[in-house]
Amino acid sequence: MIELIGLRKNFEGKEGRVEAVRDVELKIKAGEIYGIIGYSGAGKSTLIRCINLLERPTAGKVILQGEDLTTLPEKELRNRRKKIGMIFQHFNLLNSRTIYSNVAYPLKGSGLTKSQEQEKVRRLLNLVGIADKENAYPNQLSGGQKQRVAIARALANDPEVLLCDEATSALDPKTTRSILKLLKELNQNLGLTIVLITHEMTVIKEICDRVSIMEDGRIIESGNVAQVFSSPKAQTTKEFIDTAQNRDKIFDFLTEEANIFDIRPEDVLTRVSYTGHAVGAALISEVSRRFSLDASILYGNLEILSHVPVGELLVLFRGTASNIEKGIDYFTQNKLQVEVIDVEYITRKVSA
Ligand SMILES: Nc1ncnc2c1ncn2[C@@H]1O[C@H](COP(=O)(O)OP(=O)(O)OP(=O)(O)O)[C@@H](O)[C@H]1O
Repeated sequence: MIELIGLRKNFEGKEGRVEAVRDVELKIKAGEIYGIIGYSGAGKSTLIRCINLLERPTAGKVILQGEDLTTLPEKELRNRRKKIGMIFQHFNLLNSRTIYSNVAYPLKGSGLTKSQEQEKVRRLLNLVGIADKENAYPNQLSGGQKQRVAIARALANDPEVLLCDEATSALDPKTTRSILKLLKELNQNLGLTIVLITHEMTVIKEICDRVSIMEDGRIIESGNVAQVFSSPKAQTTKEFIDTAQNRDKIFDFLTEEANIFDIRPEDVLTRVSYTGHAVGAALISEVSRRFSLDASILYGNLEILSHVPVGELLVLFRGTASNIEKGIDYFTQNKLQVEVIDVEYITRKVSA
C-alpha cells in the first residue's frame, strides 16, 4: 500500500544541516493501523509529512499503491493527495467557518451538487458522532469534538489512507480514548489504512497493529505491537514501554517499600514476559518445585494487544545461584522471555 524506500529529508539551516529523516525503509499494508513512535525531535512529523509530500524528501521514494509520488507532476500529485487524508494535533480548523463549512471545504471543485454535498457532509458528521454541531463554530467545541470535525473533513474525499500527526496529543486521556476508538471503527468499517505518529506508547498499545520506533531520524526497531511489547530490543523502545506499563512507578514502589518485600542482595529479580498462550504463572510454580526455589510474584500484568495476550510478571527468586540459573533456563526453553533486573540498587537504597 505505502512503501518508503531510502527516504531522507535534510533541512539546511543557519546552524548547518539537520538530517531529520535518514534512510527510512518502511512498508505499510492496506487496512492496517501503523504507529510510529519517538521522542521529540526524532523526525516523526517530518516522516509522516513526507508520505503526502507536504514535505519533499531530499532523497528516496514514496510509493502509494505502486506509484512513486515523488515523480508525479504537480497536478497529478494534487489528485493523488485527495486519497490521503490528514489530521493534526491542533486540528487546523477554519475558525471563521461553521462546522458544516469546514467539512464541505475539501469538496470544492468535486462536482457535487448542493444537495449531494449536503448529504455527504451530514453523513460524515454523523459518522464521527457530531451531527448536531453543523451550525456551530470551532471555538464553540471541545478539543475532542474539534478533532472529530477534523476527521470528518479528512474523510471528505473518501481517502484510502489517513495520516494522524499527534492527533491525540492535545487531548485528555478519556477524550484520547474516544478518538482512538473512532479511528479504530473507521479503520474496520471503511477499511481505512491509518498511519499515526505519537510520543505515547499507550496510543500504540490501544489501536496499532504494527509499530516502528524512531530515533535520530532513523527507524531503530519495527514489529507487530504484541511482539515489540513482549520483547523490545532497543533501549529507547524499552523506555517507552516502561512508561506505558507504569514500570517506573513499580520500581519506585519496590525501592521505597523494599522492606515489605524483604528483598535481599543475593535474590534474583526477573521480569518474565510471554505472548500468546504460554501461561507464565503456571510455569513459575513448576520451576519453584523442580529447582527448590522460592518464587514471589511482586507484580503481574496481562494485556491483549492486537488480539494477542501479552503477560508480564516481576518474579523474585531465592535459592542457590545454580538452581536459579536452571530455573531461568527452563523458562527460556518454554518460550518465556526473562530479563534479570539489578536488585542491588534497590537493596543498596534500603540499607542506606
Ligand atoms: N522546517 C524545518 N527546518 C529546519 N529544521 C527542521 C524543520 N522541521 C523539522 N526540523 C528539525 O528536524 C528534526 C526532526 O523534527 P520533527 O518535527 O520531524 O521531529 P518529531 O519527532 O516530530 O518531534 P516533535 O514531536 O517535537 O515535533 C528536528 O531536529 C527539527 O528541529
